[in-house]
Amino acid sequence: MTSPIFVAIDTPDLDRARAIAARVRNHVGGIKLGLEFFSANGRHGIKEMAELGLPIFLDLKFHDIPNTVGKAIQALRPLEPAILTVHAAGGRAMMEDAKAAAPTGTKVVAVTVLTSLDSSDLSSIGLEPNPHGQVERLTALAREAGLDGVVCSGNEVAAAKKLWAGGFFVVPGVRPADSNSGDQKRVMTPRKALDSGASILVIGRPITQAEDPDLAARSIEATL
Ligand SMILES: O=c1ccn([C@@H]2O[C@H](COP(=O)(O)O)[C@@H](O)[C@H]2O)c(=O)[nH]1
Repeated sequence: MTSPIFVAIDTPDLDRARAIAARVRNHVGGIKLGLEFFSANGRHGIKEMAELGLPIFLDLKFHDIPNTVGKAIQALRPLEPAILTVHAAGGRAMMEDAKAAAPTGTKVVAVTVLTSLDSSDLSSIGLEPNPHGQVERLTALAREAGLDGVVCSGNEVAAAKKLWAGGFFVVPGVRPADSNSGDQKRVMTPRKALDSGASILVIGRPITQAEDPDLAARSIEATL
């Protein structure tokens, strides 16, 4: 069975990214590359990482006017990523244009509420303090816009799935029981996140910053 773990390789260093991916490749289902890696290495870096043969999740979290997001995604079409992210807060028209611009085989998923935000952060930006309400509202909007799924924390995934049984649910903020949360505020263990309805688990630092990333990935896999 393919592993539900996508390892988040957040580094500007292409050689380091390649080395980590090569070490963990047998225990993960794909590689997630985000802003840090893309800003340093661009499309060339993504192509290099794709050479490893694992699905690529391109997590650029687009959030702009519909025309700009559509054109940016069109420019990425040759990379054919397995998964691509936009912010649901960009609105329905932006999500529709994002989906229309993406390659047919690419899942476009919308970030609902970042896992680094808690109730007081939400209040501070003028949103209702309970993340559940915001996740549910944006999940319904992403579904209406024709996207493939959403990104939310393990705490909200069951509620989101109730609204969208056929959706694809990406869960970051995943931490093994003994692991440091770092800047993540809404966290859950890998096993519990899967049991709650995650389609895939995004796990970065608990694997990439471990002394032995291969052992860390294997140990997490063993809990699933
Ligand atoms: O709400 C979100 C959306 C995306 N992310 C990304 O996932 C990884 C998590 O890395 P860790 O080291 O496991 O914390 C990272 O690349 C984020 O950009 C997220 O954390 N939360």
